[in-house]
Amino acid sequence: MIKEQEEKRADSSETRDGTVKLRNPHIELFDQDILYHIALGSKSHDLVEMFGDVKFVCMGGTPKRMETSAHYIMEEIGYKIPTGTTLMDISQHSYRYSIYKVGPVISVSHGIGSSSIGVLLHEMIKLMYHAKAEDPIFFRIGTCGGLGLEPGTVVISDDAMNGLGNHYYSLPILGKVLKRPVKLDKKLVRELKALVAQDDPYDTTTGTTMCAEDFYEGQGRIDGAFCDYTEVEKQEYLKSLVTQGVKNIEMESVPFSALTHQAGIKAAIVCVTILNRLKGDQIAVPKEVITQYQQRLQILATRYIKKYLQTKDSSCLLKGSFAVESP
Ligand SMILES: O=P(O)(O)O[C@@H]1C[C@H](O)[C@@H](CO)O1
Ligand SMILES: O=c1cc[nH]c(=O)[nH]1
Repeated sequence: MIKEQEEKRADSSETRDGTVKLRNPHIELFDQDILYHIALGSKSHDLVEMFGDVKFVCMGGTPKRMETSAHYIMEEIGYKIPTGTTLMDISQHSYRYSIYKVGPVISVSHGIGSSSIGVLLHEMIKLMYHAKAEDPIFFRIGTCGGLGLEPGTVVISDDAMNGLGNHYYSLPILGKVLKRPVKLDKKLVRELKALVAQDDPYDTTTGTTMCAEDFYEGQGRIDGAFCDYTEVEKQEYLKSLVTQGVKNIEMESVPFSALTHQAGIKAAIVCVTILNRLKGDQIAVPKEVITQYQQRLQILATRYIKKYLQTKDSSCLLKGSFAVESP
């Protein structure tokens, strides 16, 4: 089944002209496609005008991280918004996800877990399709638990697997389980790794990321409301993950890498470890430290974005953002 899907995907990729192709024949037949959870629509908004210039979609769990990230990118790429205005959350009326846009970069929050990021991915992929954006690259920048890594280490995922060790995203559809293969762009992983600076005061590594369906029992924690295993069993499990090449555990890598691959979109996952799971479960690190750790993700993603923009005619790329008057 996975092989069949791969062949189908490869066939439709052959006709690619850079714009995102939807593998859904129904959408074209709709009068308007309502992107409900991001409060946008293909008729109610001029999506080509608003998002046609997008080259990067950066996703991360929280609205605050993605707002901060948008400001950081704005500063770094030298993007200007009119004095007295501030970046606006484009999907504020959805009360679900937050979207910021700075020139060719979208910064969007995805919430926690597979179903939350899954819904957003459907709508972001459709947004890129309606906008006729060319070759957009998706990044997930997130936090994670590390396995044997110093907290604050940056992990670039070169593979992802679920809690059963499967390298596919399974979803019950019409009463049957559909499995979509996980695939991350190896070249993009190498390019990101090449952007690590000698003097970065923290380590950056690559490896497999385990995607759990839950933060507590699903990640083998003993600090949830329930726990039916011992600390020894937990340690055995975590060590078995290490032997499989797993460097970190989070909650979105499998749907993210499977659905972007299914859409023919180049994508990468960069996460920062906020604790070493071999040493404990509780997140005791202060919020300010976590904020500093998260900056490491913005730094790496922005290095890539800047490098990309330098190789293109950035004057035509630095077209639009959405800003409102500062309060
Ligand atoms: O991007 P974030 O920091 O939200 O990623 C991880 C995985 C879950 O979404 C969440 C659990 O605390 O953090
Ligand atoms: O341990 C952790 C830390 C952050 N996010 C996770 O999903 N797990």
